[in-house]
Amino acid sequence: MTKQELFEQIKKKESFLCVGLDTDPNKIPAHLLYEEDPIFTFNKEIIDATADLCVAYKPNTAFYESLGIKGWIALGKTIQYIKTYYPEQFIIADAKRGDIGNTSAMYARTFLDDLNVDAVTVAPYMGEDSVSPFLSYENKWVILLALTSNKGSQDFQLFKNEEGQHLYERVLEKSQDWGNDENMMYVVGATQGKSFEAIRKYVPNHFLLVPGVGAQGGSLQEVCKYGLNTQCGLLVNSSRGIIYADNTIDYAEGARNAAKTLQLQMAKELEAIL
Ligand SMILES: O=c1ccn([C@@H]2O[C@H](COP(=O)(O)O)[C@@H](O)[C@H]2O)c(=O)[nH]1
Repeated sequence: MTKQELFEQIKKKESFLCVGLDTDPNKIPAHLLYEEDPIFTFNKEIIDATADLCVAYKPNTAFYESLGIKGWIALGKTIQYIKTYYPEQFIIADAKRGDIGNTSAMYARTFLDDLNVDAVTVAPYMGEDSVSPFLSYENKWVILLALTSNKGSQDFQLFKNEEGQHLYERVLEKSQDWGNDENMMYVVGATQGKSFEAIRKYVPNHFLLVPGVGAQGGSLQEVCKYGLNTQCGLLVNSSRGIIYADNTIDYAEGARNAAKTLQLQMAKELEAIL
């Protein structure tokens, strides 16, 4: 999917919501455990209930990989389901990969060719040759970790060099030699509030994938105040806050209500740029 196509979806749906499919067998309603593939059944219901309110889905691959072969099958079926019934959706494999070049090439093939998602999250720590294999796929995206939502982001990402530049700022700056705003996005946590102002100085036109609203307490309003650009430039993710909003038999309706609440707030924020 191109940047313009993503922006068209955002305008059409008045939403820049990404629903996180972090599906944990210990958290889904108990009656589903009798299904042949409980994870896929859960995801399918969540997707059907939210697809008109969001522009992206982000399965975090850890939740699937931890289940072995059954998890990979559920992940593959989930991606295929979205692509078949909701082809307008942007699909992100949140896998946080990155290794020496030939290994990264295999990760890239796994996610961007075999699973055929639109984007994969990549850790920048190993540098250019670990990221570039992911950039060789047409109309696909790398989403590079920049300033993450967790407390540990302070350990390395906020380290300052002698010129006073944070390590995450160096990531934003240097990675622009590798890709551009048509094939690269950055992860910035919603919990990082005002830092979006500094980030936009480095990457005014790039899309940012923003996890951390909902369960992690980040503020959508603050993210929008400092992070919105003329083409929206934000995909805001919520996982637990949506998919586990209700753990009864009515879980899909609960997820829809939680997604609708965020979508309405997003529609308001978009008024400033549309
Ligand atoms: O900085 C980061 C990078 C990735 N994540 C991932 O996003 C979701 C957030 O889930 P919630 O339930 O909405 O908190 C999850 O998959 C994380 O691994 C992040 O939170 N922060």
